[in-house]
Amino acid sequence: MTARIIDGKAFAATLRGRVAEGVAAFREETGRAPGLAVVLVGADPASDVYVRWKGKATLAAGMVGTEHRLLAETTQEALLALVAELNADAAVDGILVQLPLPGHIDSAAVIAAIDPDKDVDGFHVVNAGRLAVGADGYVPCTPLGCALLLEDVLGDLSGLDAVVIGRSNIVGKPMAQLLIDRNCTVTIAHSRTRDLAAVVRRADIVVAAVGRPEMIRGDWLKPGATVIDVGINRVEDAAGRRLVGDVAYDEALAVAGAITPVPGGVGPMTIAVLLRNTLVAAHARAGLAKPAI
Ligand SMILES: NC(=O)C1=CN([C@@H]2O[C@H](COP(=O)(O)OP(=O)(O)OC[C@H]3O[C@@H](n4cnc5c(N)ncnc54)[C@H](OP(=O)(O)O)[C@@H]3O)[C@@H](O)[C@H]2O)C=CC1
Ligand SMILES: Nc1nc(=O)c2c([nH]1)NC[C@@H]1CN(c3ccc(C(=O)N[C@@H](CCC(=O)O)C(=O)O)cc3)C=[N+]21
Ligand SMILES: [Mg+2]
Repeated sequence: MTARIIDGKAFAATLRGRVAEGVAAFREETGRAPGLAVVLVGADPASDVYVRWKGKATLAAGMVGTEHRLLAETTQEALLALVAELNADAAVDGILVQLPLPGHIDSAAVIAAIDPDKDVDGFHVVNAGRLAVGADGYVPCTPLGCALLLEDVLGDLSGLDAVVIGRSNIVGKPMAQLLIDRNCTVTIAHSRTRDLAAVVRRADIVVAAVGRPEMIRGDWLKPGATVIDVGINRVEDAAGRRLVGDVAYDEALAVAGAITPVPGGVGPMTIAVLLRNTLVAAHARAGLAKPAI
């Protein structure tokens, strides 16, 4: 058996197309374009790539993207002042502060300063709380993108056993919440989990968000399982410099029912959902009904 490869890149392109249609309708209705402000502190080369992609995607969707690049030495005070300015700016619907921030800055304080109604990353405690209690709010882009892929592949997820490996606030925890909401029976694994291979072997759905190259082996998987690989790891070996996921992809292909590749799986979905969240924020701020995407 060889697994179906889940084409996140194609799915994301379709989603971006729907967002672009929604943006055109929004512009018609309000006479302005949705605005996304991206803040990058320091010159981390990996972050730089994502920020540039976000800029291109915003433009292609018909939105207004603004980039705020600050020096690595920027003080927390200066960063908070910029966030306050963006909160007050009527042309800005969404604010994204690229993480990680330099060590001298308290990330939690910066995220807390973002207006929850402009928090298109869904990182603010208010949005985390809304997700936890099932209220309407902004859901972190990566796990929402994973949920959309899972529903596309599997349809109704009710009753399926899901294992999420990783418990970060931006991927693992919200992912588990979204799976619970879709009636999965969810296990959250992490670095203290005993016998991870046995835990993974029970799962119909495996979401790997660990940050360890190819840690999840093919023989850990239940045959036919659906595997969502969130990991993005830069490695250098005999095959050269490349990106690999948290799952040993070639091994998993022979066992899984379906799997996301890295690159071309979850990553493009993250950016498409970010645009979707920004469109939703623009509608809410303009007092319009939530768009159906
Ligand atoms: N595709 C995309 O759009 C995105 C990709 N990513 C990628 O996803 C991955 C995870 O990101 P993020 O959630 O931010 O990472 P974090 O480092 O915040 O969290 C990693 C999690 O993995 C767990 N973990 C670490 N080692 C092991 C182990 N040996 N066995 C089991 N669990 C382990 C940690 O456990 P503990 O809590 O016990 O320390 C932690 O909960 C990274 O590769 C990142 O680059 C992230 C965001 C977006
Ligand atoms: N506030 C904040 N919000 C984020 O959403 C956020 C962040 N900070 N910090 C960094 C992580 C990482 N992240 C990615 C987005 C897209 C790809 C992506 O499109 N990846 C391509 C490949 C990219 C490449 O070739 O390097 C793919 O997987 O196909 C990857 C990673 C968002 N993040
Ligand atoms: Mg810090």
